[in-house]
Amino acid sequence: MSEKEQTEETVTVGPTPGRLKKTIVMVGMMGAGKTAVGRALAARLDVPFLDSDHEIEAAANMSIPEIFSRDGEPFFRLKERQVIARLLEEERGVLSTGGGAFLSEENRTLITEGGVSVWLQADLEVLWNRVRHRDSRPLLRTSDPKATLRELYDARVPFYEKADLTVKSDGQASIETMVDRVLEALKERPDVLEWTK
Ligand SMILES: Nc1ncnc2c1ncn2[C@@H]1O[C@H](COP(=O)(O)OP(=O)(O)O)[C@@H](O)[C@H]1O
Ligand SMILES: O=C(O)C1=C[C@@H](OP(=O)(O)O)[C@@H](O)[C@H](O)C1
Ligand SMILES: [Mg+2]
Repeated sequence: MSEKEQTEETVTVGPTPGRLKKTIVMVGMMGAGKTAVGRALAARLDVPFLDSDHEIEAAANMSIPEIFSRDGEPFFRLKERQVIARLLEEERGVLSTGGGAFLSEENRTLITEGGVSVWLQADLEVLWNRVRHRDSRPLLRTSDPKATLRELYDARVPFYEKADLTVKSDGQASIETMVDRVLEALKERPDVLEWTK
């Protein structure tokens, strides 16, 4: 058998992701990897990447901490809702939300109607290790940010559990491995993503 024939016989080419039919919406805690994994997933699928926080920052020409301190969290949540509604309507792709977005029933309804929600589930220690060195999350600007993260985690998990799909993010899985896991989970949803043999 020639080398070429051998290669063709031994390499199994599995199904590959094809056309995206609904926007994939990443939800979960700060540090879960919604932005990083969402961006890598969009690149893998060759579809637009959208991040609600980035859109809000660009529109306001201010950072998230600046918006929180100047206009307050309720204003940020209003902008977040408007941006999510607009992005879901305008374009199909991967949409990474901020950690608080999926708590709002209105947002959950918009997301469920316009896309598929994917909860990136990570343990508190993993989340903490990813956010502890960053000062970009105003909700963690407290005297005990780890305790605050734990409180947010406990209060929010019941909402994230409402997501359509759950993908576990442990401390070992790289961003590309997380993309593989999300794609694996999406095999259950041919209404979202078509696959080609
Ligand atoms: N699976 C992963 N492996 C390694 N680093 C990760 C992983 N997921 C996220 N990170 C890193 O953790 C930090 C927080 O991730 P980010 O995507 O901003 O989270 P989120 O948008 O959910 O708050 C970033 O520095 C990111 O590169
Ligand atoms: O958890 C939250 O309420 C928030 C998470 C942040 O986004 P990431 O989850 O992408 O860090 C950002 O939207 C804002 O700081 C509020
Ligand atoms: Mg993010």
